[in-house]
Amino acid sequence: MATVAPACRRRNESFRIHEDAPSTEDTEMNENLQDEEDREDDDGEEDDENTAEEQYPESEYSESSDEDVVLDSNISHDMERLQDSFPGFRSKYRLIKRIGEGTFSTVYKAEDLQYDRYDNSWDMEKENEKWTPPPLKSLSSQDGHQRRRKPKYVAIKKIYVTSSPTRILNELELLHDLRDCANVCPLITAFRATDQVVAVLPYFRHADFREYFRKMTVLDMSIYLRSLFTALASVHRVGILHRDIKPTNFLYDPETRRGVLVDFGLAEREGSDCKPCMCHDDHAARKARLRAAAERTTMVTANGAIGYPKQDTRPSRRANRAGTRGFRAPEVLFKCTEQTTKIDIWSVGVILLTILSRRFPFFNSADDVEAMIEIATIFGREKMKQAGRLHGCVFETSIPTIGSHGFKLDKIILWSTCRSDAGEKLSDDEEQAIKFLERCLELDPAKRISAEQALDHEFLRMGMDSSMEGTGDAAEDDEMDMLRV
Ligand SMILES: Nc1ncnc2c1ncn2[C@@H]1O[C@H](COP(=O)(O)OP(=O)(O)OP(=O)(O)O)[C@@H](O)[C@H]1O
Repeated sequence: MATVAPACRRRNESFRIHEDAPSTEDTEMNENLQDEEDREDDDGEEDDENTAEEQYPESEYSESSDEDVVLDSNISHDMERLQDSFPGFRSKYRLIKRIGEGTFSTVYKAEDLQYDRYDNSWDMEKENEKWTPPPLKSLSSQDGHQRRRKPKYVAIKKIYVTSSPTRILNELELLHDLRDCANVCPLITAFRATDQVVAVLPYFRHADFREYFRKMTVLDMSIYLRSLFTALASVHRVGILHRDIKPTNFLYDPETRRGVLVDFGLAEREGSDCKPCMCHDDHAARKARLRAAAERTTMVTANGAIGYPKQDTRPSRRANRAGTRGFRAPEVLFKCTEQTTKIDIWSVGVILLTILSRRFPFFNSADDVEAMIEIATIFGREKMKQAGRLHGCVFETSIPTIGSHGFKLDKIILWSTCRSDAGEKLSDDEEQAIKFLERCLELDPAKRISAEQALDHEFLRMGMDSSMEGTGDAAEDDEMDMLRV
């Protein structure tokens, strides 16, 4: 068993679109025409996007007493195999149950049997104490035996062998770099035996998002988001994009009001695998480039309608689209080649929209074009066109339900919570939450709020005192083508 240097991986969906201004046909085609390199990035996965049901299977992650665990025979078989793959595994860990099954890994809860032999600076013990079950019949010191300490739990993430070694190493290296970041689940250690890699993380008790999000008050939302933004601020400070922010990757315990960010499988360093995109140009330079591109490619028919070349010979553009459906920022959908940490902020915005609207999943698109339709329905054609132009894309649509100005977020929240017919109004707190939401769901990444700024926003300050009360020491942690859709 080899120990891998402590402390990401997978769904790196790169695909191509044409420089400056690709067409709808291209967009659809490009999904299928991934080149060899793209396929390698995808780790051989056919489609690493999850549908809502796949992402959030029935309450699998809800807590139950470990003593009550009845294991499915397939699960126990997998657990046996895992223990057999690593020499000495059984003396180090006692596998208890499966706690999560993702696209790229299976996660088990285990007892750390050799806890006392190692440096445990990762331990969130103070918080964990109250979550651990009563100690097993321990022998008192009077009996001449050492008092048995409470069991220490870890989460063992078995990374599927289909993940490329580069990706696995990336996840582990990033986790190692992030080991001291507040609200980020640290890596304890990792092991490799032949092609099998497991990462060992502190076990963090959490509830299923679907069980609590509808019950959250605005104050609860503020505390939840403060915890998530604390994690993001520290991740972004070191120039890392998480790329897969969604409820299942932020393990939150509503009781202690603490959360940790997990799954850096898609994370990357800002600026790696980047090509300049015109969204980073100044306004005048961008305008000039867009005009030149339009002259080269736009075709106007006799009746004045805009068209696109059938035989488009322009080279394709490749951009990283890794992430989960419904949570992807507009610049990811527009295949911006210079994405920044702001993509994570958009995803947090989608989480907040979900909580405020009491609808999960809020966005339910089958693919990126549908995702654009959903966003365009809310923000309207005009803003969406502007957003596309930022990245050199022309957004055109004739879908009648996409109005030119879209809808205000407060109206959407009232509709989705069935309050508009009764003429009910939003509370002051909700209005404050919506103002913050508008800052997260800003279509232009340069104008979108950063994690650091978010922590200073009055909405996130709302819950600060109560959040600190509930967390004890944790409080000290502080903190174009033609696109026709
Ligand atoms: N440290 C932990 N403590 C407790 N549970 C955990 C921990 N890490 C992961 N889990 C559980 O395992 C699930 C899957 O973990 P993770 O997201 O890291 O794997 P994944 O294969 O990348 O999943 P996905 O494809 O859904 O993103 C999590 O949603 C969570 O329920």
